Amino acid sequence: MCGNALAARCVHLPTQRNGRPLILDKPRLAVPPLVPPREMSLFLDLDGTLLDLVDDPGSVVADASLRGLLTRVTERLDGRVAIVSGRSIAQMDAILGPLAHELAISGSHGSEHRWQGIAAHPVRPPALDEAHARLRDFADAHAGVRVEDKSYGVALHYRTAPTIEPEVRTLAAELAEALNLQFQPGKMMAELRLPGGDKGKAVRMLMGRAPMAGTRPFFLGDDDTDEPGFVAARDLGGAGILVGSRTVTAALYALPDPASVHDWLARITA
Ligand SMILES: O=P(O)(O)OC[C@H]1O[C@H](O[C@H]2O[C@H](CO)[C@@H](O)[C@H](O)[C@H]2O)[C@H](O)[C@@H](O)[C@@H]1O
Repeated sequence: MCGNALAARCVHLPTQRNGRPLILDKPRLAVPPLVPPREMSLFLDLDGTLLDLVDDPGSVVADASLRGLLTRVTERLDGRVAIVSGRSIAQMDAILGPLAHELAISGSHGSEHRWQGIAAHPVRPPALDEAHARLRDFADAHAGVRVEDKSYGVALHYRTAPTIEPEVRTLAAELAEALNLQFQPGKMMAELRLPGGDKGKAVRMLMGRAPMAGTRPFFLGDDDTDEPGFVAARDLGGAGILVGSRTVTAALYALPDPASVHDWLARITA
């Protein structure tokens, strides 16, 4: 039945095949509409959304073209642009350069924030040091596994050793339980992080303040950690825009990849 709040994604599809329920492996989401810039605020995830995923998370840098695009979008939206990432703010400063100080920045999965000269940084849990040591031991014993140390988290990456995923996830879940940290699964990575923050909370906080208050939030992201951002955007009159495909998502629209995100952003500035 079409006619609810999710009508934008409602299409009439067959629900049975050979008398059995048909399970679709991908949601069929529409391309996002072009909302008048004066009505919108933008919340942008970094890895997998603005930037293509690569093997080494430490090698990621926004090139001049992306920095220029983000500058133009920010001008067009009178400053209503935030980067909301699982990266730490320190990492985003390195990836984005001076531009990071012109944008609203929410890092570490909604745990730390910086905007208009005001910064909010929680206390780093000492348990992260123990988590780091345990993950480092694991990485040293398994080829192709990398450790990423962040302000409020530590992650194991296995993009070049994908068959090790079950072992990594089991270890991360056990350590999270033992050390009172949050297990954050990601794409080819598992992270232990400061509990409590999420990207939805970041969206709600920023949308409560000028200049974003009173506009419609649109959140672009590709990963588990972006789902609370999609929910918050939808609740506040905007929408989540999934980058790529997922079986279950709160996003109402989709774009296939970072290149199409860049094209969509460029159309906003036109
Ligand atoms: O919230 P995001 O901005 O999407 O950050 C999520 C995580 O992204 C990074 O990991 C991912 O990108 C890496 C570089 O392309 C890739 O190697 C890895 O497989 C991906 O999971 C980042 O390293 C993490 O800290 C972020 O939490």
